[in-house]
Amino acid sequence: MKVTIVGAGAVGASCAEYVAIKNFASEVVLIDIKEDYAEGKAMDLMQTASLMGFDTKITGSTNDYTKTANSDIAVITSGIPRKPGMTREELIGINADIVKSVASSLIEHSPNVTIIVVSNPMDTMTYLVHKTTNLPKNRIIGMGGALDSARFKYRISEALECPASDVDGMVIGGHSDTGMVPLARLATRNSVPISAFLSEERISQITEDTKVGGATLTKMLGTSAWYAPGAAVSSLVQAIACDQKKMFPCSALLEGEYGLNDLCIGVPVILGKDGIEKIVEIELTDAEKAKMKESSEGVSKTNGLLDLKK
Ligand SMILES: NC(=O)C1=CN([C@@H]2O[C@H](COP(=O)(O)OP(=O)(O)OC[C@H]3O[C@@H](n4cnc5c(N)ncnc54)[C@H](O)[C@@H]3O)[C@@H](O)[C@H]2O)C=CC1
Ligand SMILES: O=C([O-])CC(=O)C(=O)O
Repeated sequence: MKVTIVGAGAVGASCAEYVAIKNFASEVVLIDIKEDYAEGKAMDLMQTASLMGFDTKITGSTNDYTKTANSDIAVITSGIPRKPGMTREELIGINADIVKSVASSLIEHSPNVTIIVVSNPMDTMTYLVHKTTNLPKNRIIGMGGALDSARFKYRISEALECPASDVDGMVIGGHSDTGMVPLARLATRNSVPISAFLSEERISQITEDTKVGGATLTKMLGTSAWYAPGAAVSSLVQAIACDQKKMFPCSALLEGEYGLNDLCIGVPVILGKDGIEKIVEIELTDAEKAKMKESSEGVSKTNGLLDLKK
C-alpha cells in the first residue's frame, strides 16, 4: 500500500507520522515544492521508526512525481493555511491553482489513485478536483467532517467531564466557520443522548465552539492546526487502505442526495477500498435540513469563484 502526501508542511507531516505509527502502509512518499523540505521531514520521521516501532518506509521528494508512481492513495495538503482573522474561503485564490496542478500530476503517475483533499477551502477544492480530472467520483474525497466531528466529541467530553471515547457524534455540512452542522440531536454518551446530561444552552455552546474550532486554534497558534487534522486524514487513509467500511462525514460530490446537486459537502459516507463506497442518507429534522441548505448555499457561492475554464 503506497500513500503519497503532497505538502510536507504541518498537516502533511503530521498525517505521515500518524499513518506510519499505525503501521498499515508499506510506503509513504512526501512531496513538497520547497527544496529538500520533504526529504528532511521524511528523514526526521524515519529516525522515529525504531523508537515508535513502525516499518512504514517514508521518503521525501522535491516535486518529482515519478516518485509517487502507482500510489494507491494520495493526500493533498499543499497550499497556504489561514492566519488569525482570515476565513478559509480567502485562501481560494492561491490554493485553487496549486490543488488543480497537483491533482493532475498525481493522476498522471497514478491513474487509479484515490485522492483525499485537505487544502482549504476544502469543499471547493474537492469540487475543483472533480471538475478538472476524470477520476471516478468515489475516488475523490474531501476531509473536513472527520476533524470537525472529533472536535465536537472533544467539546462534548469536556462538558461531560468524561473521556472522548465515551462520546459519539457527527458534524455534517460545509467545512467553514458558519457552514458546519453539528448533529447535537444524535450525539450520545454510551448510547444516551447528551440532552439527558446537558442543558440546551450548554449544547448550543458546544455547537458554536465546534463550528469555530479551526478559527479558535488559528488565533491561538498563529496558523491553523495540524495534529487533529493529520490524525483525521490518517483515519480516512486507514479506512480506505484496510477496506474498513467505516462511516465518516466526508465531502462528497452530491447528485441529489440530501436534495443537493453539483457540489461537494460533508455527508456521512462509507469508506473502503473503493473510496466512497456509499453515501449514507440519514433522516434530518426540518431545522437540520434548513441548516444543511444554508450551508450548501455558502459552499456553492465559494465554488462560483472558481475559474473552471482555465
Ligand atoms: N480540511 C481540513 O480540515 C484542514 C485543512 N487545512 C489546510 O491544509 C493546508 C495545509 O496546511 P498546513 O500544512 O498547516 O500548511 P503549511 O504551510 O505548513 O504546509 C503547506 C505546504 O505545502 C507546500 N506547497 C505549496 N505549494 C505546493 C505545491 N505546488 N506542490 C507541493 N507542495 C506545495 C508548501 O511548501 C508547504 O510546505 C492549508 O490550505 C490549510 O488551510 C488545514 C487543517 C485542516
Ligand atoms: O481552520 C483552518 O483554517 C484549518 C482547518 O480547516 C481546520 O483546522 O479545521
